[in-house]
Amino acid sequence: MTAPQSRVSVAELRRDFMVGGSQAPVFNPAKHADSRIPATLAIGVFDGYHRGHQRLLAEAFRDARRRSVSAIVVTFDPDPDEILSSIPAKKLLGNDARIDLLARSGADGVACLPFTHALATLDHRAFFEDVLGTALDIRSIHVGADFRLGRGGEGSVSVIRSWAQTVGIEVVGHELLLEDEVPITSTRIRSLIEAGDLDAAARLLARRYSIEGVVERGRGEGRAMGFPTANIGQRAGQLLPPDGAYAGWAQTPDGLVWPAAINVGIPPMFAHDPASASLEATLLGFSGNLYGSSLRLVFDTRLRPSHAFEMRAELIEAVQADLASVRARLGDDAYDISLRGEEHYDY
Ligand SMILES: Cc1cc2nc3c(=O)[nH]c(=O)nc-3n(C[C@H](O)[C@H](O)[C@H](O)COP(=O)(O)O)c2cc1C
Ligand SMILES: Nc1ncnc2c1ncn2[C@@H]1O[C@H](COP(=O)(O)OP(=O)(O)OP(=O)(O)O)[C@@H](O)[C@H]1O
Repeated sequence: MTAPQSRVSVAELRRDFMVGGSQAPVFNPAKHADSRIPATLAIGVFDGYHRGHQRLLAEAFRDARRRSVSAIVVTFDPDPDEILSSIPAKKLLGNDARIDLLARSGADGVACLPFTHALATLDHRAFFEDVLGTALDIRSIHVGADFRLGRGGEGSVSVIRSWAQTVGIEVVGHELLLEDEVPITSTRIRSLIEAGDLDAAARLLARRYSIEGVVERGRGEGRAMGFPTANIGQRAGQLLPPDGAYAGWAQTPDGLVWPAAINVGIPPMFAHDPASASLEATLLGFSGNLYGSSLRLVFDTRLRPSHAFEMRAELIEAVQADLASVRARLGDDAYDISLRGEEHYDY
């Protein structure tokens, strides 16, 4: 028995088949309806944009150059896991940050498909021919060897390849990049961060783990205790390392990067207060108003677990010791990221 054909409206999908992210080279298929763009594709969610992802994209871009066609990253917003799983995983990157990183990866364009139940019902052939194929003249497809696409995950690399051969498209299923003989995957990096192994996570990501959020008002007590804290609003589903005090950096919107003591987890001493934040940082040497600003917190080292102090004086003493550790490890000077020629996310 053949499965019923999807009722998804391809025209509807195509209208939105587009890109997110602030600096994305916008690829809008509607503009190319009459002349399909010759393209090499790399397909996936790419949560984390880890070293395995970076290698896959580099291979796809090389292939695109060799063929003199456009290199298009095909991804989804939201992450399909958000729609298909009853308990979605916490994510390393928000959708916008993920798409923004892909847009700056060196691709000629990011085709960001709105992921819906309708899209999930398509099989691989309908996905390539009726959705992507309306705008792209696909010459080759790059995915990891474990990749699966389409209704019920039926489209493995070999299944996609048998269809592709009939229409002259090359499918490359790359062996997964390994670290310590184990594949680098988003799932593995999530587990490392949840276990507090930030150094191992950084090795697989090729950068330190960081979280961006907008500074919100807290209880306003930190300043009175001698350590003003910027409380960071949380995006739902953001993965946090274990509760505790961390040494790290905070990047302010002006491009300055400040050594910072970061607290993760609702402070046990003030757990009863709904205004308590689960992510906050004291920036060394910073003075000024950060409310409403977007701040990126970069995790370096875990200093200690959170503690339910009985007395405020004990809390103050502990935080002062954390600040001294940060100073000893990272210094107390802010630096200008643009002067170091570093990318926004590289620390
Ligand atoms: C580096 C650092 C470590 C912290 N450690 C603890 C802790 O171990 N236990 C705790 O109850 N609160 C801890 N806090 C949270 C403080 O209780 C909180 O920042 C303070 O009450 C100010 O909160 P407010 O910004 O909402 O006014 C820590 C804060 C920082 C910045
Ligand atoms: N280590 C790797 N080396 C090469 N390609 C990879 C690697 N990990 C993933 N890929 C490929 O990159 C694309 C995007 O990966 P995707 O986000 O779907 O999965 P993932 O990194 O394996 O994460 P998860 O643990 O959530 O499965 C897919 O084509 C996938 O097969």
